Amino acid sequence: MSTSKIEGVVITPLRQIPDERGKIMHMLRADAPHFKAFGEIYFSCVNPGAIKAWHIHKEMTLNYAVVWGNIKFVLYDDREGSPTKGVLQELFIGESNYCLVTVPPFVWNGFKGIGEKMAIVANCTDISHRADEIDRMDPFTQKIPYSWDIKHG
Ligand SMILES: Cc1cn([C@H]2C[C@H](O)[C@@H](COP(=O)(O)OP(=O)(O)O[C@H]3O[C@H](C)C(=O)[C@H](O)[C@H]3O)O2)c(=O)[nH]c1=O
Repeated sequence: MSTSKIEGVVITPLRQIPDERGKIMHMLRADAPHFKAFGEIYFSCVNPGAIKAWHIHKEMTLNYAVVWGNIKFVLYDDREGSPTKGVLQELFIGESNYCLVTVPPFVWNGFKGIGEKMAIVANCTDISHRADEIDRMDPFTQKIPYSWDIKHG
């Protein structure tokens, strides 16, 4: 079953199939309902505590699966006319919660490595990487009401 909070963001649990040799980790199939097209797959590696944010893609749909380690993945909807404009969505994904997160264009997003090892974020996209279709903001900008700090409680 898939879930979403920000309009257009789809979270699809992914299967892991372990056996004594290791495991298979599913990611994305051409017959999945959220598959659009194949453009490129790349891997963004993030160290524990490092923040890679904020960015939006103006054309690319992202398909993130964290195949090693864990991240805090945060999304912010600032799209004019969106029914979820102003909504922040915080996800903890990776080995502890193995899933695919599909992010449509124009949703701000970023992530922080958590835990004690580098996390590997696979991004299987519908277009090839192009720097000119990405906008970026500082992770600590006041324009997005979010603190990256760990929340003790
Ligand atoms: C993705 C990519 C990057 N680069 C160059 C551009 C920069 O000089 C350097 C680091 O790129 P960037 O700062 O964009 O890396 P991340 O912050 O890990 O972000 C990348 O991976 C996350 C998951 C995103 O979704 C971003 O859209 C994607 O840009 O690699 C390339 O030359 N080709 C590429 O395909």
